[in-house]
Amino acid sequence: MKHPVNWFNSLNYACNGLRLLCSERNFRIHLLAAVSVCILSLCLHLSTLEWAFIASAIVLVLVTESINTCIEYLCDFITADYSFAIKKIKDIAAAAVLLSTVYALTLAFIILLPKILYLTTYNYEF
Ligand SMILES: Nc1ncnc2c1ncn2[C@@H]1O[C@H](COP(=O)(O)OP(=O)(O)OP(=O)(O)O)[C@@H](O)[C@H]1O
Repeated sequence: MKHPVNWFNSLNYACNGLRLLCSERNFRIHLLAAVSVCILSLCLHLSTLEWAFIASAIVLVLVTESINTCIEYLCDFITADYSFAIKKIKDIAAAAVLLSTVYALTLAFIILLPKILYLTTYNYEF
């Protein structure tokens, strides 16, 4: 069994990782978008299932952005010189962020947009 002190150390390292991520511009942009979507979703009174989809999309984007940042750091640690292998690795990591962002935008169009259109068309209050 793992010693509780080790568990607290691991948690502390993970929290430090979160602090490092929050100092990254791209991560902060994704975080701001996530908070905005959560506020909008609260206003739109989503169902439990709709919340589950929106929350999973938000987490997916933040996790892929975290892994992308980690890969960028690793690549920059390996070499500062131009390398075709590094270009491939970084571009593929960036593609993972793009894919998760497209998934999140698709869900936003399917779940949030119809509710916004309904409310604006019928002039209902939030
Ligand atoms: N050492 C390298 N060798 C070859 N291509 C590189 C190298 N470093 C970066 N690139 C290219 O430049 C692109 C941008 O890399 P960079 O590390 O600046 O990430 P970024 O997407 O701008 O992220 P951030 O804004 O967080 O810095 C990469 O996707 C890759 O195509």
